[in-house]
Amino acid sequence: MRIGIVGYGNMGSAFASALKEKTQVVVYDVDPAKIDRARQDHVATTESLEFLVWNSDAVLVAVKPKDVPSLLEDLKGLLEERLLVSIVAGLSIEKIQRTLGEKKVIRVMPNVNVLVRRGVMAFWASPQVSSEEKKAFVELFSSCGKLYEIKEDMMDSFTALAGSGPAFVFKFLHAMALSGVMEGFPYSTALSIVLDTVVGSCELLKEMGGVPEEWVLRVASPGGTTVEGIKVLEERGFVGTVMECVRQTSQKAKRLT
Ligand SMILES: NC(=O)C1=CN([C@@H]2O[C@H](COP(=O)(O)OP(=O)(O)OC[C@H]3O[C@@H](n4cnc5c(N)ncnc54)[C@H](O)[C@@H]3O)[C@@H](O)[C@H]2O)C=CC1
Ligand SMILES: O=C(O)[C@@H]1CCC=N1
Repeated sequence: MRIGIVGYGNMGSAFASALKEKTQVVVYDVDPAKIDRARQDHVATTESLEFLVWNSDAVLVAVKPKDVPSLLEDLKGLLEERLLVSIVAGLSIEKIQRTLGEKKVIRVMPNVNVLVRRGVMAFWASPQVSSEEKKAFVELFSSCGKLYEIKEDMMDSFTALAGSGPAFVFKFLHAMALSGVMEGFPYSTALSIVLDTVVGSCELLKEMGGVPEEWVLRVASPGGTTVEGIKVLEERGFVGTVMECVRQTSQKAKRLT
């Protein structure tokens, strides 16, 4: 499955870097600076959308939601039997097909961790996509990380949890690292301590199983240090704040396009 990527920004470049190890990839971007960057990254480029489509089996749309309507108009008539893979947040298959007609579309919600082949992605395919095409898509995109097949009506929720999720994790990491600075560590040391602690905690949970709250109790010794910190998180509504953060993010996805 040869891939043509439209948009060489954060996500287009992440997919290009992962997919070019597995298949032929060509990218197109309206911004000449992005084309230059792709060339520096040793990614094949084109300055023609037509050329990109004609030399691809699947076209990956990686532009911002605001740029989608005009791009879909440009793709109309070019796509023929090719697959359109959209990673655009909030953009339903129905909306895409309203412009393109009943084309083969796979809607994907990835996250930025694709950059290190540890992406978390959900997908949903339109009925026009054959099982062979779906299989080929899954095989290829699995090289970018983990794929979940979910119903399209859960896509906005997945966007909030996994698509935007890394930003929330980065905010938490920053907060922890700053706390380390307050305690007297240089920022880089504090961040390194926090990263190792977070990665180790995730690995522990994955390997040993159970739910996070069980492990909170294993860390918090009776009358010890941890429970003092937990009390502050509870008093300040940490859990509720995170839940509201994900809820509002998910709702925004519904209003995006
Ligand atoms: N950034 C993220 O972590 C995630 C982004 N997404 C989705 O991915 C899409 C892209 O996001 P980013 O990569 O962050 O955006 P970005 O702004 O970094 O990149 C978009 C690129 O598209 C180019 N572009 C705009 N119109 C074009 C056109 N007509 N033809 C060719 N290129 C065009 C721009 O020049 C730019 O380089 C968005 O729709 C977003 O919802 C999904 C999951 C995660
Ligand atoms: O912030 C956004 O709209 C995109 C979608 C998920 C992550 N970034």
